[in-house]
Amino acid sequence: MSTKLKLYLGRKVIESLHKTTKLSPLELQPLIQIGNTDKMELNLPMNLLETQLGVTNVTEILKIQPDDIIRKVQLVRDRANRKISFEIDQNIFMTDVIENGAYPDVNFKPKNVVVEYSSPNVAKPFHFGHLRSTIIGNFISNLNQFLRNKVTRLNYIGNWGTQYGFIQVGLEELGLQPEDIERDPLNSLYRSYVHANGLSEKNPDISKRAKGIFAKLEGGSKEELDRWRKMMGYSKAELVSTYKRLGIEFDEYHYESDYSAKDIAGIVDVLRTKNIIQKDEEGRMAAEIGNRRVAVLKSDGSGLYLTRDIAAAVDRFKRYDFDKMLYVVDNSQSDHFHALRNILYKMDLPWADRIAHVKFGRVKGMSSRKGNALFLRDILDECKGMVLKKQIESPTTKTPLNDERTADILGVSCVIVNDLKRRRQKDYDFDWDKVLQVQGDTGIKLQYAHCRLRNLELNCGAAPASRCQPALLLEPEALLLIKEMAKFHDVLYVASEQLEAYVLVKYLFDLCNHINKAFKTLRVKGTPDELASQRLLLFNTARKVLENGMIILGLTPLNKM
Ligand SMILES: NC(=[NH2+])NCCC[C@H](N)C(=O)O
Repeated sequence: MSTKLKLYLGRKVIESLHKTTKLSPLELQPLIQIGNTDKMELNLPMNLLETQLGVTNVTEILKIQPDDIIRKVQLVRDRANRKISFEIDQNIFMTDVIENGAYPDVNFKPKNVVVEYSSPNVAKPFHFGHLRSTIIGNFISNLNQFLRNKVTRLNYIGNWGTQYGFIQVGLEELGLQPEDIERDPLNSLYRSYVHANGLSEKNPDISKRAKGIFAKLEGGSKEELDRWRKMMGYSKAELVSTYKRLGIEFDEYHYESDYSAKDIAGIVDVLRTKNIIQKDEEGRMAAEIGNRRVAVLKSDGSGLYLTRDIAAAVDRFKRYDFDKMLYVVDNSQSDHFHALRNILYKMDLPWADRIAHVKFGRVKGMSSRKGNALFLRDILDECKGMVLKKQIESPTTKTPLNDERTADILGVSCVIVNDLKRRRQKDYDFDWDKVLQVQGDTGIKLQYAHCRLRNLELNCGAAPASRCQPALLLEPEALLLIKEMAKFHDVLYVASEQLEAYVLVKYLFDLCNHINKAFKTLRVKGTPDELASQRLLLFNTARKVLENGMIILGLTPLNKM
């Protein structure tokens, strides 16, 4: 269902209120939802009318006269909720869904949204929390893009702190040359870090050396910085190519090292002047957040993770002038982002309430045969290997899958769907058997349905009609499928309000069930041309809704498997 009909209704409702509300039809329109009955109806829930419009008396709305589009207006009670139901002319409803339902609506108030996600640390494993951040952040970005907001996808790489002195020492001790690092950057940095740490357990000089190197780096030593930048370049190249396998591209890579001593000095000045930080008993400068003391400067005057985040937020607002900035980071950093927001408030930055921490739960039980140092690349290889091993059978050819690219995409699809199918705050256990189930609600199910529809389009010998003829699509399976497709935009609206993907995932599974039922009864092959082309048009829209939904989730829809 497109906005057109909803907008029409919105206008009618606002007119009926005789200018007693300041809301515009545009703002009202997202509140209008597809009804859950067999009828072609749109509903306006009373609780939303009350909370969003301040309207408690609906007598005037109920007086809206039926016309060619709105057939009947009445107040209905659905369990505890009351709604105003608008019955829509069936032909108009069907035509609107089939001809416009798969495409994004016009957005009259596009927002400028920055989404920071993934944000791994070089020299530390890319753990499952980073993978979840990558998947969820990509979904949120795709969704906003589909809703026609302006999106900046930002990856903020952790590459700063004393541990980076250890990497340098490790590199020296292992005798690794720039070429070695270039060949296998993330792994070399990680190995060096682990090596130096091991050495430091027996030899305290190692720690001293590491600290010395980091102090030089932080002090702005050109030689150290150049070396460090070079290594970051290699690491970024590896990250970019690995993200590509996931179908992910970032607009920006920022580094914690972008916000070192010089940059945070200005921030610290503001914090001091506004008396937001005071010296604590350990000599650190700390802010009071609730009943906690949170350090912003170490006793030696160097900055911390939080300090760099304050500087980064200020810098990002300057660069992007965002309406919203989302940090997609696991639950364990709640206190950190709470402190960040609190301090930005105290700094009297008017945009402090535009930042939000999008948190998510933990994953247990993801183990790799390669041991516990997991990198994104290893996780993806593991997915692909599992798909190939499982010999997932294709619905069309019934031959075991042995195409590597398809296996890669299928594996990734399964991991993404498995992650996005539940509320993001939930912890969950990772279980390969469940992730890759052929029967069941997995990425494979969505890919199957998509391939099936593509296959029909390409091989049935007919072409879809360009205009819908509702009279030819009156079978119950067709009507149910149309009603299901009509919900697409409602679902996207809820998903973006709650920043929850599971509503979309669940919807796509339901949609697939309706598609499969319609597929069985509404034959295309061997059907008279006119009917065949109408059915094909119906399936064509269904495929586009599914395809767009899958793309928003971050899947690459397959045409064949
Ligand atoms: N702006 C931020 N602090 N983003 C989150 C960064 C996550 C950090 N690199 C980590 O892995 O723990």
